[in-house]
Amino acid sequence: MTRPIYVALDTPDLERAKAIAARVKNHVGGLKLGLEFFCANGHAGVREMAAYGLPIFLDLKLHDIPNTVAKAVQSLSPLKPAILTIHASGGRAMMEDAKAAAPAGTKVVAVTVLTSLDGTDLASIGLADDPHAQVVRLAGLARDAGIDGIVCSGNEVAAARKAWPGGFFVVPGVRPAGGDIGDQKRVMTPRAALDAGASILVIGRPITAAEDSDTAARAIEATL
Ligand SMILES: O=c1ccn([C@@H]2O[C@H](COP(=O)(O)O)[C@@H](O)[C@H]2O)c(=O)[nH]1
Repeated sequence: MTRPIYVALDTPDLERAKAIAARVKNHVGGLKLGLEFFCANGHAGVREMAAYGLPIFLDLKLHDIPNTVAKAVQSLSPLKPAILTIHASGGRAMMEDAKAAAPAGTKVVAVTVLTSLDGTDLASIGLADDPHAQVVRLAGLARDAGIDGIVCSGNEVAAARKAWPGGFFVVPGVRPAGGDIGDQKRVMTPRAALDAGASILVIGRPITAAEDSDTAARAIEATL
């Protein structure tokens, strides 16, 4: 069975990331390593985490001019991540060039609107104050650029999937019912996000900040 949960190992501490991975590896489908982990541990750290035998999701959210992003993707290629993120707001050419530079087997997915932002935040950066419309717009751009999918919240995934039935939909901002949302603003429960059309769920603190990450991962898995 393919497990839908990718655990976000947001720590600069390699030993801590390894300890959590060892605890939860039988209840998750993959390990997500982001900027906090990568800036501290680089390629060598990613290779150590790959030794757990789970797919690696490199969530580096690349966002720059097309040439720079393509060269960064080339530099990451030896790691052969299962999933790699870029930002959809970098534009179509950037997404096309990122996909062209990625190794076969790596899904390139584009972040649409960060799940930590709401309508007020979008308005403050000069966008229409409607995350839903912005996600659907960027999903269409990502689809047309030929990449593999997008990152969005559970609130938008059904509409985005309608616009792109064959897309791969990564959903963070996932919280068990009643869980602390922290800095996230657009959240959904794991079950509801899967029902809405998520391909995979990204879950960090509800597992990693729990007293026992293994028990927390099992409890979330039991709701799916
Ligand atoms: O829009 C986005 C894109 C990426 N993320 C990442 O997902 C995890 C979520 O962690 P939690 O502790 O479950 O909140 C984190 O690594 C983010 O960088 C996101 O939250 N929203």
